[in-house]
Amino acid sequence: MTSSSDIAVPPVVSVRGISKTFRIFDAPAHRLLLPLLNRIRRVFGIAPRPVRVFRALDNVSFEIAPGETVGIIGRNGSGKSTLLQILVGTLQPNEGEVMVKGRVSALLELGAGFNPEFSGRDNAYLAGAIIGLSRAEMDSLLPQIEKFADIGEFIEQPVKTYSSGMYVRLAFSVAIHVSPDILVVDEALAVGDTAFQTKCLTRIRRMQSEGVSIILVTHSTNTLLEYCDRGIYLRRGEMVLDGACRDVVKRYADDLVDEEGGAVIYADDSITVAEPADEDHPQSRAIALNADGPASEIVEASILDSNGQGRTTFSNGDQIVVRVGIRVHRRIEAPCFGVQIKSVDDIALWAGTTQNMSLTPKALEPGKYEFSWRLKLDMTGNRYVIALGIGDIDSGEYHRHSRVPYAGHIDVLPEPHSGHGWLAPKPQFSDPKRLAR
Ligand SMILES: Nc1ncnc2c1ncn2[C@@H]1O[C@H](COP(=O)(O)OP(=O)(O)OP(=O)(O)O)[C@@H](O)[C@H]1O
Repeated sequence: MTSSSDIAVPPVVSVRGISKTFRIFDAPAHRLLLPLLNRIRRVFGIAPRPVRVFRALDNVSFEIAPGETVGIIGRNGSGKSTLLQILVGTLQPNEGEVMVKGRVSALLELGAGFNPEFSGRDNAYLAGAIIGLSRAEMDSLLPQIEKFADIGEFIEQPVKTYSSGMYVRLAFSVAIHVSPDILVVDEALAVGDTAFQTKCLTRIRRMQSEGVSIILVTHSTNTLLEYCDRGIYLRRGEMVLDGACRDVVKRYADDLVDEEGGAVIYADDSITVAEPADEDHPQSRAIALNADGPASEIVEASILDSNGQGRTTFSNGDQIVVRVGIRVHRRIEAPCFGVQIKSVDDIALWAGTTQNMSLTPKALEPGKYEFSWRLKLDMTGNRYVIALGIGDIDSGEYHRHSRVPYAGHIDVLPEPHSGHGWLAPKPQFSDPKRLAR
């Protein structure tokens, strides 16, 4: 584990050895009843029923320097929101110390912060008051807040009538306009539409240049790489790594693929994934059949190079072959096959189906089949996940039979000077020409 103890200037955030536990009850009523029941048990000399405790954060320590942007990444339930709530003071840790210096404004998950009965405008005033701004200061900020949020007349309506996107627009707008020293942004941004997300990220850039310290929770490795000076990776409440974004992303991606590539992982309705089917081809996976399964199923997938060799590492421009085994249980008149390339954090980067490629695969009788997709890589150095699907077309509509969200992954080697992100558009630049006027 690396640490940030080499920060020379005094930190604006210092977290030392914090842990947070939650008591877990089988039903909400037990929260009230269990203490009562245990008191009665004690009266009768019966040992009290133990309360189960869940450790959401375990001995987490880090510091954030003024002007630094730190990204916190981790899978669902890894403790990111709990950590943010401790930083903004809405939760207290059971152990450890937290020091936060300066004005903190936070855009936490939906539901936190605003009073649902108050109008958007009143909530903005309330948020201003909480952070220490006077009514007069808020009066002068409100036009900018309303303009950035761009929710029109809804600003007069109770926020309980807002869509989640409108809520986030207002919450973000308030958070950035109250001149924070530290801006805390939970992944709530993901709720907004793309145009609004872009606007927020542009604003975050501006705040970075103004020296605001920013803590950004994200599932997107790309956001981490692009916007953060440092990354913190949480896994099941523990801090796995605090260090350079590249290292954090690599570690997170490795774990994600290890965990996803394990025995049974898919939330998908009908599919379970077994151990690799072919020892020589670690990418090859056998997919267990469901007893009352659909008309067809993907039962095996492997990723090969253009010579038919199982491989995981490729260079940009290479061709990959995704070999797919399917089992057809009932005749399919008009089968449709799909393939998708995703980032490791499950963002769909490209998807193609035989239908949208205007291909018409022939009808399939029950039996076992094998086919392949051949794809030319045109992307930056990164890890990518391949997903597969099969279904049929009936009256122009696609009906899914089965889907494999993780059929394997590939690593595309980074190329020098290729920029970062996912696309590799081979940009060319022409020097600025001075204009006459
Ligand atoms: N009030 C609570 N009572 C019991 N358990 C809780 C409570 N709040 C959080 N947890 C548990 O603590 C763990 C961490 O939750 P947290 O919301 O911090 O995770 P997260 O990393 O933000 O997840 P996500 O990416 O899904 O938002 C989860 O297992 C969650 O169920």
